Amino acid sequence: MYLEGNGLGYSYRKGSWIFRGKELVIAPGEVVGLEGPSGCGKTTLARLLAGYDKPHEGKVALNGEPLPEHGYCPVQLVFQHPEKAVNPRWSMQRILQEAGEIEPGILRSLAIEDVWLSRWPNELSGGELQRFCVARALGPGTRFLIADEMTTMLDAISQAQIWTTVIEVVQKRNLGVLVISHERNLVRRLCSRVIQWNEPSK
Ligand SMILES: Nc1ncnc2c1ncn2[C@@H]1O[C@H](COP(=O)(O)OP(=O)(O)OP(=O)(O)O)[C@@H](O)[C@H]1O
Repeated sequence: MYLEGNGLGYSYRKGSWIFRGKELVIAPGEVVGLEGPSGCGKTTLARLLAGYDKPHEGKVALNGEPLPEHGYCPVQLVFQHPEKAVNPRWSMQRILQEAGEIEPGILRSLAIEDVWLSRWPNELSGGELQRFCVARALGPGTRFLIADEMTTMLDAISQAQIWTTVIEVVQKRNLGVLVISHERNLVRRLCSRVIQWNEPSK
């Protein structure tokens, strides 16, 4: 099952493309980096690949088919700000359940404490909340993970703990990953291949 972007183009304003003609293929089990200057459209691409938005040109395909319109998306996106990714009126338990049954080993490996499950999002630190977002993105139906500055706001220990967990799951379940980050060392360490978006292709 491959994740592909073919001829992708997106514009927020008519007549002004953020990018056009972008091609990308991620294979199962592949960890690919994406680097580029601020504003070149990395987050926009992440949103297209995970089905949050539709491209204005080209298409996103999973195994040659469009992403499912309803239900759990096999392409999961985790971005930098976990507080924007959760329903503030849901308990953490309910937020996790959105992804189905998360393997208990994943919760343990992410050091998610049982007592946190009954809390509300505003009763957790940003780092604690991000661990839940990562766990939720690793639900049983996930085939690809798009990590958009996923650990940028975290301390080095949390960052290492999260990536160790993610890479273990990725290897065990043969998931594909796109790592979007300005942290060059992190990208070099994790990824077998790095895509450079040096110039916005407008
Ligand atoms: N909702 C929006 N409405 C209008 N313009 C937007 C919107 N979101 C992003 N943009 C613009 O689109 C361009 C690409 O933004 P995007 O967030 O995809 O870039 P990025 O490469 O991820 O940047 P960074 O590395 O700073 O996170 C930027 O010029 C940004 O100002």
